[in-house]
Amino acid sequence: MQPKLNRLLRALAREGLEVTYDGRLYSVRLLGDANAPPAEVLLPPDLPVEGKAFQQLAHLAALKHPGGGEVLRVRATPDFHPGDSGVAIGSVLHTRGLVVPGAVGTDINCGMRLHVADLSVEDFLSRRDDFVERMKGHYFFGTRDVAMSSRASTALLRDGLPGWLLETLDTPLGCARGADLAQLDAEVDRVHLGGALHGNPSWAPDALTREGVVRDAGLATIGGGNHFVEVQRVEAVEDRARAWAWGVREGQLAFMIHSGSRDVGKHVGVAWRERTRKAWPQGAPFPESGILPLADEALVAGYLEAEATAANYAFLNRLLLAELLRQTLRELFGDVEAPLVYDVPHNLTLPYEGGWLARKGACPAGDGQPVIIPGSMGATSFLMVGCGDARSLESASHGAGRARSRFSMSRGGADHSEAALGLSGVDCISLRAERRVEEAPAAYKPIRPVVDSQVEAGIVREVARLAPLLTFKA
Ligand SMILES: Nc1nc2c(ncn2[C@@H]2O[C@H](COP(=O)(O)OP(=O)(O)OP(=O)(O)O)[C@@H](O)[C@H]2O)c(=O)[nH]1
Ligand SMILES: [Mn+2]
Ligand SMILES: [Mn+2]
Repeated sequence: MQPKLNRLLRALAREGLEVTYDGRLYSVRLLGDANAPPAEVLLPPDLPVEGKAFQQLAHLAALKHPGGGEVLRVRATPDFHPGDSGVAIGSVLHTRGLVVPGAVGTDINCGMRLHVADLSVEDFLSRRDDFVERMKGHYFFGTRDVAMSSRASTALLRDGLPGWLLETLDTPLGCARGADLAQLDAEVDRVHLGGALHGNPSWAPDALTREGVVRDAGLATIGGGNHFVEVQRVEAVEDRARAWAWGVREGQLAFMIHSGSRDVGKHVGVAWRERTRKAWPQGAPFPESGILPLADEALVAGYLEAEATAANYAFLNRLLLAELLRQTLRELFGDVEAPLVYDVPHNLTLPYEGGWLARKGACPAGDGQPVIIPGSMGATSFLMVGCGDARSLESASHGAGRARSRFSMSRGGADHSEAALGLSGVDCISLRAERRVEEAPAAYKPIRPVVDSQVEAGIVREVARLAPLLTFKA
């Protein structure tokens, strides 16, 4: 191990990085930048180390703005890997006096939502084909109706789920018509932050606030790539008391939803990438990484409001994805309830210790909070509880982490056998055949060491394990 590690550290040094490792935590900085705050990565020895991700992290820690503000600390979760836009997935950034739109990216408030249902796997599988056909219609072919009044849409974007619900109680349209609004009302409190941030509809695409009925084709769709809706079985419960309190029991069916703010996040993210670039002080050199912070108070406030607007939309998107699922369960199995366990964002900027915490692909892990860590469509996923660990900036991994790029999975010459891809026994429902390959279990890191390292570090504790039954990927 030792010689291999020394070789690795020397190789990183040749790339301009100063790296130390204590067997668990890497500490990374740009060579010669003694003033940069620490960037730490929790990574057990048996997980791959990616030079590019280390580099992205060190650049994030070295960010400065001529107008002031500072990066206080950077931390990465063990699922971390290089990001396409210059910021590593799994980065958590603590700042004061500046915010970094690129440290959240365009899929604002991408997150994980978990429901459980008292329905046996046998009963469920006996109607698997019916279920799949109906859900394909809803998720892929637009057979659903998710209309809302422009008043509900405006209230949602401004005040989040509670605002949407208030308007929907008066004028239930579309999906909400068949919903148990009292149940939704009770559940909204369980969503992280109550599903509400302070937004402003003027940041959203016009189509969402135009007078009348809003029919948004993107709402309640999963989105491409690694987003998914998965049916799982609660395979084992480790923390019985907590699981019970959260309504989770062994043998139940579970539904895990991974989706974000769709076109609204894109709209906000792209607009603010441009604004942030334009706001960079004239004459000041561009940071080498291309990642630009905002320091001007009014611009920071404007960005956070725009981010919140998209975040509110993402909360509703996940709620409606779940609602369609619930309605279909009722159609097929009668009076089945599928209550919410939790809904948690992993791409978001939130206030933290007098400054801001931007998470990009990291799950909040405050003391007692539910933490949802998916594995892959062929591996265990985990329901955990946060320990509020300050050293990790109260953040856990949001998955196992991609180990191989989509391109490397799908290129010719790669071994595409079911066994090599880890696809044996996997039930993946998608309209695109290549998804099965790009998103195969072999594309992701092993989930066990990712989870164990975070338990050992005192970041999370295990509550329950979930085994995949079938997975929808757009
Ligand atoms: N249970 C389950 N988990 C999955 C599936 N696909 C991906 N995951 C996990 O979900 C985690 C989070 O997904 P993303 O945020 O989209 O993936 P990521 O690791 O950030 O990867 P990129 O964004 O593509 O770089 C991944 O790291 C995987 O561990 C799936 O089909 N089922
Ligand atoms: Mn995500
Ligand atoms: Mn992600």
